[in-house]
Amino acid sequence: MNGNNVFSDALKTYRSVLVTTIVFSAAINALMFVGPLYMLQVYDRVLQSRSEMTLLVLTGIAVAMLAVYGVMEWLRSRVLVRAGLRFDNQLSSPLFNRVVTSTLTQPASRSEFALMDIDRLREFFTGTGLIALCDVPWVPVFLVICFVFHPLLGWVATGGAVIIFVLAVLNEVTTRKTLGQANSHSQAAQHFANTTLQNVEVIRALGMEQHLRSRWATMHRRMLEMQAIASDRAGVLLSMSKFVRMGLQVAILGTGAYLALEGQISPGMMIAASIMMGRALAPVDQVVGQWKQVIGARQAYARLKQMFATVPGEEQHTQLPRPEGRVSAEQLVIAAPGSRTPIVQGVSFEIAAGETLALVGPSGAGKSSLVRALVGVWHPLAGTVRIDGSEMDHWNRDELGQYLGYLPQNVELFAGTIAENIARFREATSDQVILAAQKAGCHELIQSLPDGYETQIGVGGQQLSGGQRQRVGLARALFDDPALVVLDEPNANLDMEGEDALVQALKALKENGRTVVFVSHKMGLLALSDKTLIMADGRMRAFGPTREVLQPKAAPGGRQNAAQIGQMSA
Ligand SMILES: Nc1ncnc2c1ncn2[C@@H]1O[C@H](COP(=O)(O)OP(=O)(O)OP(=O)(O)O)[C@@H](O)[C@H]1O
Repeated sequence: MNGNNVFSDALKTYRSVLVTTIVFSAAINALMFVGPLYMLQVYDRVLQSRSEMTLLVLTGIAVAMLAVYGVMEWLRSRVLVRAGLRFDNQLSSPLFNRVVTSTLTQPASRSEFALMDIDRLREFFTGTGLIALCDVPWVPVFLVICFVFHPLLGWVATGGAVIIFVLAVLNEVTTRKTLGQANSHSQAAQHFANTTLQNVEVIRALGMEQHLRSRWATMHRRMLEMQAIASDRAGVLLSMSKFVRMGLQVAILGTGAYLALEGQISPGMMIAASIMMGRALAPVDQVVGQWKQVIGARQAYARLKQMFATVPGEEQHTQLPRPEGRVSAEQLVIAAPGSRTPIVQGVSFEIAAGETLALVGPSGAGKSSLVRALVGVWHPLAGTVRIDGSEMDHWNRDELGQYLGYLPQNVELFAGTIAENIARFREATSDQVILAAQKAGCHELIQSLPDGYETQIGVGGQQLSGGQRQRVGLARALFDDPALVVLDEPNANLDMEGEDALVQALKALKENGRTVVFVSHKMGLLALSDKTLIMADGRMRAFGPTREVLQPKAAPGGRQNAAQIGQMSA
């Protein structure tokens, strides 16, 4: 679905809620007349007539109406909270999908903050910010009542409201830009800290802390400077508005008393006018107080709108059957996300279902980049990758993921148990998880850990050794019997036992007719491949049956190929 539609649909659902809120706000504001009317009656009627019965009746009516007022307030906030949750429900999954896409395609975009934006917008919708805005249209009504009591009272109240409003606008104008900059510096500092802290061991071992800290501190300081400037300006205006607010109370009571002395209004009107002005100023005051939230919500709205407009959502294609595992690449040109400079160029090959392809070549040749394009995490600049003849883009990502096994060079396990990691965080039975571990030859290894399959790993969990991670990563790749398995240097950290397990796993995959693509220089693994593709300087140097490509005598250029692969180990 079009991204903009998802966002505007969610806003549309909210619009009906907004109408309900406005209606509720109208009723609530109408009920706010209860207080001043009661005062008016008590001062001008009860005290004059000295009738206790009248007082009782008036009090009874006022209490009943105030109870209705309380229920209305409660209902309004309930409606808003429910609507906020619905809004969140509607947007959070499509947004998460876009954040993943955006992080993949524009790694520098810091799009993870969009997830917070949705919270900010929801908080505005469900909090006092929106309610204050809905109360604003009632300000003139309260002011008109003040005019009805006496024009002078009306002018005092209107003057106060205007001054407070002007102060609020000044506050917005003088702090908007600075607060925006502060926010941007804050995000940059947080992003820097998050990414830096992932490598704490290197930081400590290489004594990099001081330099990284000062880099972070510079970003943090910039944010603080901006915030301080904004807070200074806002502080002056806020104190001025508090002074004006309190001064107005004195002014309206003073004016009321003067008019009462002159006999132009009753004492009840004096008190009622003071309450009316309080009601008129309350929403203005609240909007001033909530201004930061209002601005935050507006910025969050703009960022989310931009995100939904520019980052495409996952298109749903016709469901394709489980692939057999045929893989082909045609004239692939691959660049890193966000870059137009090709890392890999002119790669074309095809492997049949059940074949094993070895990718070899010196460091930086582009093997991992090619692998990323083969599993669809990098979108090629030109050319196509096909699985069973269907272009990568024609598969639904989550569906294709079920048929793929991928072990990246940096294994990338997630916070959770070993079992959850192997099962890719899907619902799975213990048997399925154990079967994958057995296929990867790491069942015994996992059982020897303190909590076995329930061992917590990843962020905050037990840290596994490089070899253990790689073997658990292999089990994850083999989970649920994928049709195509892509392994990027699967033996990089393995000991003899781990390598044996890997060889056994590859043999079993071959026997079961699964397609395998792996990157490795180890002769032991290369011997298992049917075909070999040699890469150098981002280009395909040779492709064909392994024996022909790697055999110096069998293939013209074979000796040269062996040299291009670089140092091979037994
Ligand atoms: N995320 C990235 N952003 C920008 N450039 C990248 C990225 N990843 C890799 N490259 C560049 O692409 C080129 C090929 O890298 P790649 O990792 O594909 O090579 P490789 O053959 O797998 O190397 P190795 O055997 O050392 O893993 C390198 O020059 C590298 O700098």
